[in-house]
Amino acid sequence: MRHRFWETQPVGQFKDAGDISLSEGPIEPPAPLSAVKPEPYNLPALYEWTTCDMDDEQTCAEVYSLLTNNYVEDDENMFRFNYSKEFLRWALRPPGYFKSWHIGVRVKASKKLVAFITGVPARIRVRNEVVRMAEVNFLCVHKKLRSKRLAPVMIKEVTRRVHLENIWQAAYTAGVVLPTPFTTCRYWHRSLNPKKLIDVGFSRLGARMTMSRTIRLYKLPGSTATPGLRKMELRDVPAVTRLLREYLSQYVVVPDLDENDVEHWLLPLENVVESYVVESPETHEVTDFFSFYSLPSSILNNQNHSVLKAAYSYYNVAKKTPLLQLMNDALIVAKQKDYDVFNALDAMHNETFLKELKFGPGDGQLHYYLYNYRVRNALRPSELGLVLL
Ligand SMILES: CCCCCCCCCCCCCC(=O)CSCCNC(=O)CCNC(=O)[C@H](O)C(C)(C)COP(=O)(O)OP(=O)(O)OC[C@H]1O[C@@H](n2cnc3c(N)ncnc32)[C@H](O)[C@@H]1OP(=O)(O)O
Ligand SMILES: CCOC(=O)c1cnc2ccc(OC)cc2c1SCCC#N
Repeated sequence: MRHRFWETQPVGQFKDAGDISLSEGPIEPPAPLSAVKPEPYNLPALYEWTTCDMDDEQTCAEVYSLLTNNYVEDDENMFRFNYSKEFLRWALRPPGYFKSWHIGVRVKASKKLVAFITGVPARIRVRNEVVRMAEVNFLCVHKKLRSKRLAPVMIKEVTRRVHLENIWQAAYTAGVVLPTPFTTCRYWHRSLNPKKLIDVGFSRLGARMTMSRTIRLYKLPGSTATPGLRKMELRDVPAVTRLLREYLSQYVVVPDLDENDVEHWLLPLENVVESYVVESPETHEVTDFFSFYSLPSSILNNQNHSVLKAAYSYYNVAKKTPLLQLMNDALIVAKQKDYDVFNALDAMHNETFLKELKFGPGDGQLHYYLYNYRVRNALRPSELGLVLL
């Protein structure tokens, strides 16, 4: 398959697969800032660049609306991600973020927002190297403007703006195969509301299974089991940071998170991110935590339901509590908060609880990529410690 754009980019190329002479690390060296194109790339005549100020209510609403109607759908067009405005503000304004990396394209005449792409700064460790990167996400071209080669222009423009901040690497995921994934994860789904998942056509009644039997199969206790489990608070940030950094040290590609990052990414935000810690009733030390983020989806073409409430496993550290028990408590909390499904990737140690907690494998794969950084040998999902939103 030809990749006319990606073959021009500093990414692992399919033709180089298996070439053991190529070493791990940057593919191209940094350039002097004077060498970075100072003006934006050319757009087709009818369109103009715009920087999207997510603090501005109207702009945030325009971004929300573009994504709600034009962002990622599953292969059967059953669902479309429906990131909320609060979620987008959270995802796009971490410590040290650049407004200039929140890039939109408008129709000059109408000012309608028709395309979007974002970057946020992150420190990513690849084996023993901590690299400043951009995490690129929310690439979206309006359905009416597809297959016009707009995406490569969006990608080159965000690359240019990232280069202007003297950052030369990026991390991103996609459901499509591009040159070249450094690992590929599978989504797993744990039904919390099996009747709704069957009503929308995602799940089917198993053979020799009635609806009531199916509901019983996925039933969860009304309350959690772990003593000392409570919502995470600001005062827990130092302990959670220590726990998370120690836990992530075993993986090959992970975020290098300090207390500022943990405060942003893990402090609970209603309907955005939920984090719970285990505070030992005896010693009052924080020994474990779990977290999940809230990413609803529009249910397309269904009479009875319009929104799927989905929780996505984020970062979990089980040090004193068995991971199985900790994650079962996460399911119980998600069910208490009326989520329909709890999703998790087979990354980190997740595969040790997925089957036991009645997750089923999805048919969607998530490919992970680095830009301008070669990873010598592709990783197993269990070597990956990075969750992108
Ligand atoms: C140092 C800093 C570096 C920063 C930048 C790092 C890199 C960041 C990279 C971005 C990471 C984003 C991560 C992210 O947001 C998470 S993945 C979600 C991407 N968004 C969606 O799927 C939303 C619905 N789809 C669309 O809006 C359009 O289909 C898009 C815009 C996806 C493509 O628009 P289109 O109208 O359908 O297509 P053309 O304009 O005609 O362009 C065709 C070219 O685009 C390549 N393509 C297609 N999908 C892609 C994808 N998901 N990543 C990268 N490339 C993708 C494709 O291979 C082809 O190139 P090739 O001919 O070489 O094969
Ligand atoms: C019920 C299980 O499926 C999903 O939760 C879901 C929801 N919305 C989507 C929107 C776009 C989409 O495009 C790939 C997939 C979904 C999926 S499955 C993959 C995500 C997970 N877990």
